[in-house]
Amino acid sequence: METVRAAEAELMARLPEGTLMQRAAAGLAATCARLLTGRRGRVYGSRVTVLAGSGDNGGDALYAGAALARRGARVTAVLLVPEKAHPGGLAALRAARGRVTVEQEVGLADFSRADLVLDGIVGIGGRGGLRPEAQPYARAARRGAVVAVDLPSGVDADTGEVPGVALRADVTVCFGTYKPGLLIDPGASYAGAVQLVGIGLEPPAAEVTALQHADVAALLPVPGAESDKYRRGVVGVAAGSATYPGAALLAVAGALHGGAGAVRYVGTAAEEVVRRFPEVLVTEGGPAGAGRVQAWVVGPGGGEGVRQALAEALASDVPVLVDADGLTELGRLGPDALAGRTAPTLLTPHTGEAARLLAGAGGGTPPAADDLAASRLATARRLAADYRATVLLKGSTTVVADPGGAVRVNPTGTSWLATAGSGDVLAGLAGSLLAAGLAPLDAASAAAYLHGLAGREAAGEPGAPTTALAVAGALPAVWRAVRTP
Ligand SMILES: NC(=O)C1=CN([C@@H]2O[C@H](COP(=O)(O)OP(=O)(O)OC[C@H]3O[C@@H](n4cnc5c(N)ncnc54)[C@H](OP(=O)(O)O)[C@@H]3O)[C@@H](O)[C@H]2O)[C@@H](O)CC1
Ligand SMILES: [K+]
Repeated sequence: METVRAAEAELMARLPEGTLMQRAAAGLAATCARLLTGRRGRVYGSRVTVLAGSGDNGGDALYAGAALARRGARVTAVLLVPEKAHPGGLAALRAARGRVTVEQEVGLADFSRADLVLDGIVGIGGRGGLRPEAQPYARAARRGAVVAVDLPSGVDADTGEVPGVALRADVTVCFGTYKPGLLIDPGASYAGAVQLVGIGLEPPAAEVTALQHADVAALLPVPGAESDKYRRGVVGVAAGSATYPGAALLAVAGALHGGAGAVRYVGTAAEEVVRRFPEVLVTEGGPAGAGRVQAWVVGPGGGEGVRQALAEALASDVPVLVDADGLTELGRLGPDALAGRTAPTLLTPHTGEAARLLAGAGGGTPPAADDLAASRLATARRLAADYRATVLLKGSTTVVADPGGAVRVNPTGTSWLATAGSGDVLAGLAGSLLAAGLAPLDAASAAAYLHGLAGREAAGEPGAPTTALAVAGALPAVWRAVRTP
């Protein structure tokens, strides 16, 4: 957010005072008017409550409230810190015949009755969760829609963390740029539908980005006329066991749909794999004795040989993706196990595995997985720095962090993907993209993107429970959809 604040300051210095706030408030009021018209047929006569905190976020909300009052809405502003309410916004609201209250009981009653609430308690200047005077609003019942101004109050703009309670919004109108906190859970789950209002800011180079269809289409490998299967890359999969061949089958299914020219399987589930997928090359023994591959996937379905397979794969000079039981083993070894690597390593933990990796990096007891889920951005960044590896942290928002600092959040997830074996498909898919030559950040974020879309496709609309194999089966369709302009 520092970069956003700096960009705002630079732009404000060139514009007449208040210009950006007027643009922001006008965009906000327009969205509110549309929502009220949709719900009640008109703005006139509707009840609007403005929750105004002590900064410019409250100023935006008060000016937007004034605009709605001029169109006949019955607007009440609740001042949470009366002595610090934005003077210009307050004057505008009063001039438009809006009501103002500093009584919290009156405020809460108004809040519960309103057709629409504007949450201008705090925006990107907020620190450390909602303060006591604002907390009752996060818990109170309401019948109307809540529109968050720039950011749901209580969500950390930089990380999506929610220290304490936050005000859940139906719509968030954000100004100038998407704040990371709107894209990463738990913050993202408080934001509702996010609308961007341009205020003339030149977006700074963002620290956290999300890919869209066109970005992914540009990354996906497309075979040229000259490409034979070896030029397109061979991905090696060391996964599963004779007792548990399922993970091997799912990782191979993901890999077959990931753009590599061929899939080589090593491990004790070889018989099952070939029966199901006759096109797969299989080798006895571990990665060291297998033929040449351009990337290894190690760990899904672990099995007896995971320790040896991981050691052999890490000793190779090609990119290695470590998943599942491979991560547990890596957590035991700690970051030193990657120190001698000459090619990139991609780690794909869920939060439980992330906890074991962090314990391996720092010694001591593993942190609680729930705590890591609440701070996904920080967790992914810390793992990437500790292991000097690219990290894809799976979960309600998948976050990919590069050791160089770049972070991508995946916008395509669906909760239907939380199904057994879905991670095995993702590992195979990402490994296949690595073998096809994508950099680890690109391979991981493109794989998460396609996997999320495939999950949605497999679950259907409205969603229904689906299976990991169906997710793998949906990959060709979403690959085509992404490549369709
Ligand atoms: N800059 C621009 O060009 C534009 C900015 N725009 C808008 O301005 C917003 C940023 O405004 P901002 O910088 O005034 O900060 P803001 O988010 O209102 O809060 C700071 C105040 O809140 C307080 N406070 C802190 N933590 C808190 C907490 N947890 N809970 C409660 N209160 C807390 C803190 O008070 P203090 O700590 O001093 O008591 C401080 O006074 C931005 O999000 C966007 O909406 C748009 O108009 C477009 C142009
Ligand atoms: K807000």
